[in-house]
Amino acid sequence: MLLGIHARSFTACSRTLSITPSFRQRPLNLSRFHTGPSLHFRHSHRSLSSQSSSKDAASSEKPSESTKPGIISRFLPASIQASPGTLSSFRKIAALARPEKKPLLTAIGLLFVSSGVSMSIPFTIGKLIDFFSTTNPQIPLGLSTWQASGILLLLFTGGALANAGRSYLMRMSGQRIVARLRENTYAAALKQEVEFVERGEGDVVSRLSVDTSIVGESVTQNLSDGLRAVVMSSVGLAAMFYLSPNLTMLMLVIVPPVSLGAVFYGRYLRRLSNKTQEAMGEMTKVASESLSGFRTVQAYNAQPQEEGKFHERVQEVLTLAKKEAIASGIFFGSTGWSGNVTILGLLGYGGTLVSSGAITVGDLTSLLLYTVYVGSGLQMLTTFFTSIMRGIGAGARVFELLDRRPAIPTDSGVEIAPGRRGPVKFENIQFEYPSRRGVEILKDFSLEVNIGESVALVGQSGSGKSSIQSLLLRYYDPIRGKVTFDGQGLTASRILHKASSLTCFPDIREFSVRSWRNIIGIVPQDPVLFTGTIASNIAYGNPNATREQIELAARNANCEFIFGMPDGFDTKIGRLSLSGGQRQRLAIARALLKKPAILALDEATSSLDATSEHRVNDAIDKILRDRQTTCLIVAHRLSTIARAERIAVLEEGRIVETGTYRQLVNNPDSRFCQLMAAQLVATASETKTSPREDEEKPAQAENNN
Ligand SMILES: Nc1ncnc2c1ncn2[C@@H]1O[C@H](COP(=O)(O)OP(=O)(O)OP(=O)(O)O)[C@@H](O)[C@H]1O
Repeated sequence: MLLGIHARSFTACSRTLSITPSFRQRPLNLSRFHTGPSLHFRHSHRSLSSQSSSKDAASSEKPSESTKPGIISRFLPASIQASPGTLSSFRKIAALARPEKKPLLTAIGLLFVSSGVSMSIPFTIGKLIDFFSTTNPQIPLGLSTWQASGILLLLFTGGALANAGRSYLMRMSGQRIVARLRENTYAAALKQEVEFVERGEGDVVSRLSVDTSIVGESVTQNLSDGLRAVVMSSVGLAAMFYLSPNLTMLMLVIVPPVSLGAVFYGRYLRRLSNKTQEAMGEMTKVASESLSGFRTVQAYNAQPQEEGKFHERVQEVLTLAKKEAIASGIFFGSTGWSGNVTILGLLGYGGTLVSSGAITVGDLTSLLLYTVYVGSGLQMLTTFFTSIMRGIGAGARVFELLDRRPAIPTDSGVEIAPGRRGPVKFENIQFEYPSRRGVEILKDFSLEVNIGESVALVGQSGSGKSSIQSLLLRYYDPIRGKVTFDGQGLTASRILHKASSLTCFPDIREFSVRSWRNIIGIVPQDPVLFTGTIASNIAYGNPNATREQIELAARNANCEFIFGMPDGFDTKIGRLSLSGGQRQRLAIARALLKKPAILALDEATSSLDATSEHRVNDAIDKILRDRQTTCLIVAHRLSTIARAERIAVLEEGRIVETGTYRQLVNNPDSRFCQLMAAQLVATASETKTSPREDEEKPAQAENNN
């Protein structure tokens, strides 16, 4: 009776206080997951420039000897040439290889052995040709044919074993470096503030997957290839000079212009391949967006539309790939042609030298083979430099994340012992989201919630209710004002206020975020489940909880549905395998298991069926009646609002009214009544639903109070 007409109308309108879950749980940005190698130049530029510390900036003013553009920078895009960040990234990559010093040095030793053996092959072939083409063949050291063959076989077997050992050691070192780097990068990503990860600024997934393997490859595989290329080119050239200085000089006249052409072609190809990678990134973005919203795509039969969008992107990739194919055709055709011309030139001139008796046929053959070795060695060197640069670019992105100091560090600050209780106070808070500077979400917001008290925050959608909970959890910090917590004899308050006689409470920024969040339980609007069992989901963040504790929490949260499942608490669930109401109750159990001092509950806006809603409300009711937990509830349903001890009405980021449910409801001019009435009008125009059984609930709630 007390509620009179309001109770009926409010209950009806409570069902429609629907709130858009705007930015709450954003999916990770996977669009750049498939960024290929070349793309990293683009990223590296961004990250290197943003990474430039003051130290780097200082050094960039005065270029040192080591930062002058050298051979390496010739292969770099102009945008990152001679960047001090490149050097620091290079140093960090080198430091990564330090723990692998022993296997890497062994691998390098084995590389020299195997390269030495393979470099002796042209020489051996030449000698064999001469051996078989002369009438009186002589084997050095007076060895028999069998002995010489045996030694050669042993040599080649040794070379092959060394090569196998090198390959294994390099690969494993690379994998260990990548594994370490991935774990450290992931740990660094998890320490970042919510904004950084949710906005996809960190592009964490692509750094973890693609960039780390590029870095690992560049310190192992590329290093190995590069060393082999150096050995092949230098030993090959020395052997050529030894065999015939004249012919070698001729080759040196032809090869440099060809190499220059190759460098230009290579650069053009790389630019094209950058664009292709960008187009591929866009293509992946389209696909991942529609796949992550797959239910909506299906519900709206939007498959043809999505196919069309994807087709456009695929065509862009195809057009670029065509240009790349033409360019690489010309590139490989012309380098092949010049290679053949070089060989022909060498053969022509070499043939005259053979006929004049200046060199033997075997020597000419060896020389031609060494030319091929030197050519491919030089080509490998070009690839080596580009790969190293790619590794440095990827490294810069990984190190940027590794070295990033989170805006809200989780580990520093005063520890709060578990179980501490105390009032929470929001004092003159002004708040803007970092991504929307200039848009004030909370303006001079003040609210105190006492120990064991429950306060329901009500207000129109977008009025800032959830933002208040985000501040409580320190997902963000306010621009002005503070959130305080009096943890009854907290070390912090003693340390902080020993010097002054002020009795102000400690700012939650003084506490270690980890320990602060430890005393808070959250029940979000749309709770997230993780792949695993029901028990592991309830015990999320609480791995030491016993089965009894888990079951008790589930019972207190009215999760009786678990007991009806075939495997009970061991039932395997995925992200979406429970209903909305079940997920909310599971989230309540998860929060209760923590025995939180503060409970932040964001009520589901989506309508639950009457039974589910009743079970959820009943679970909430138990917590509120217990009066052990300080509750800050973002409430939409009147049945929940009525259960809270105090109601705070929020308008445009400010509290415009507070009071008990009775006080507010008994004053027809209250903002609360206006808000509820407005919601009722909206409900009436949107839905023409008949009164439901749950309209009786506020009255029940009143009785409970
Ligand atoms: N991560 C974010 N980045 C930028 N703006 C945000 C973010 N989250 C929320 N906002 C904006 O802040 C304002 C307040 O949002 P908030 O979610 O706190 O409102 P609310 O009262 O909880 O709304 P609802 O009842 O619909 O959940 C809205 O204008 C919203 O667009």
